[in-house]
Amino acid sequence: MKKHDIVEGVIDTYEFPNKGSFHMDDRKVTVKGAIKGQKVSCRITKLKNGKADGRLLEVLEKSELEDAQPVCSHFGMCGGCSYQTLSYENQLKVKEELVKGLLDGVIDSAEHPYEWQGILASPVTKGYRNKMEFSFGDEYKDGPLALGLHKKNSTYDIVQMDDCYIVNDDLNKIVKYTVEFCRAAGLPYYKKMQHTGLLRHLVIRRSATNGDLLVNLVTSTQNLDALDLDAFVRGLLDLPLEGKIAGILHTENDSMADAVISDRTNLLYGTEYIYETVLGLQFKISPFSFFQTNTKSAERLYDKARSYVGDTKDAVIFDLYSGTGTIAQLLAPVAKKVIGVEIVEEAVEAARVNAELNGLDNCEFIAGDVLKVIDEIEEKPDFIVLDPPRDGINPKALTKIINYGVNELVYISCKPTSLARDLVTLQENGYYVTKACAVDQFPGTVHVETVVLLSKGEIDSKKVRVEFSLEDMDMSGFQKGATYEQIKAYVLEHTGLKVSSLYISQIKRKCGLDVGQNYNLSKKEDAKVPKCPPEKEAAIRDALKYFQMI
Ligand SMILES: C[S@@+](CC[C@H](N)C(=O)[O-])C[C@H]1O[C@@H](n2cnc3c(N)ncnc32)[C@H](O)[C@@H]1O
Repeated sequence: MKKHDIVEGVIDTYEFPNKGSFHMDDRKVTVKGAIKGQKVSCRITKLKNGKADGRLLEVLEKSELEDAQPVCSHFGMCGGCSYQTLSYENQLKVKEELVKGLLDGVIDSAEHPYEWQGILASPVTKGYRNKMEFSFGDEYKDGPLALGLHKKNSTYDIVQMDDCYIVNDDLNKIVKYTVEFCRAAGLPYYKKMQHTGLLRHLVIRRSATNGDLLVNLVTSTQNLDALDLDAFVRGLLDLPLEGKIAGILHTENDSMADAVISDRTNLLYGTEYIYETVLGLQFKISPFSFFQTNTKSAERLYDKARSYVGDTKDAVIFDLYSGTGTIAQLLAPVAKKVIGVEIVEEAVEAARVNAELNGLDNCEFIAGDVLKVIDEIEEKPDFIVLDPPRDGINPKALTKIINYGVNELVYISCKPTSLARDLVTLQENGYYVTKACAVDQFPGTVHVETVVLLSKGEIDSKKVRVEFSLEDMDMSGFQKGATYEQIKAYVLEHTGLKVSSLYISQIKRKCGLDVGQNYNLSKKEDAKVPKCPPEKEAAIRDALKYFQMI
């Protein structure tokens, strides 16, 4: 097998979020976007140590999981909803299998059996997103101007979104109007490599509660005078929409990063927020605050989390990574006090307003990084809810969270691989999973949420099995940096490679880190010690960097 070869195979293994693989010539060929059971052809883009990456060219034979017709005209082109050829039932089946498989990979269920509670379906599968960020770009290499989502496997080309299936039709109409307005005015899009041009993103939020819309046009400030914002607003307000436009904003963003960032945001019309009702409570949502994107399914997620929290009448609860304070406020009526910590100031402001709106006087919201704020809060929690961003919890913050020593924790995660990594640390520190379930917030796509209840419980001394001898152990893992299990989980998550403790200790030693004296040394003088291959060495070094050990 050589680079650029076109090869075929049947996908037999599947990794979260959307990679399938097959074996050929003793190599594992990984293909992004391939579904288990599909026969695919792909072009080899990378070859490395017994592995290969392939770029999906064609699905030659469908998987038996693919029992549905795509519902969106952009399917195949758009990088968004790759599960559209699966019936919703099969989507749930695949997601449940993936999440359960990942959890079972890190939970010692023989020692600590846990209750797997299956997957909760989304009550809505069409038009469910309450927020979408559309990008401006070229539809093809030389235009025309397009506004939509990135084409599959493309960083630059945009699929013109006229009928995205997972947003309400009002959003499609606003997108169509905006691109026509910008084309007619001859406005250039912002080229992220050259840092020239004007149009960057269009962010639309829509309340699932009352259909109100918040439209935010994001541009650079280059030749801004060419953009007639008054005319843009007038045209928007004339659109025949089902819902009402509550606010129109213009955000100026000259940053190099390809993300929706605000240097300055001007309100052009109406208000700068919309409202959602979740499980009977009202939430004011501002343009840059995090809010779960599928409101109806979020109710199921929060309800499940609330049931895991259980009886908290006299408890102080910490809601870490609290966004606009939804979880904190849903728990406040059954707690003594709830403290939310969130890094986005605007979201914290909104959380405070929301608590007042909901008549809750036992909620406190603190703006800042969990890692730092934890050192400053005087109160101690009786219970902690964690809902971190996709990459999970910073290892140092996790150590501080563990040091609180609460008996129970609920961990909500939108990326099961980072959850699995953090579970390793939690388990090493005496927590074990008692209940878990998946919640589908994103029908049609590969994404899925997971809710886990962890308990410290009383350690039953009879259950502690000592299966190692100290001579074989590197004790440095307990004193500084990540443990071997954390490094293994990190490497597995980021590269798919399994690395042994032996290899980790070899690389730690190479990096000048302390490893136990006897570790790796065979008792037989002539014994051959396997040497860590370069690919695994690179992966271990990355992990050591991530855990700030080198
Ligand atoms: C998955 S969201 C959860 C929000 C909230 N629990 C909810 O359900 O709406 C994660 C939140 O963590 C915040 N965040 C990210 N890094 C953070 C950090 N280091 N410290 C505090 N908050 C952080 C993000 O801004 C985001 O609001």
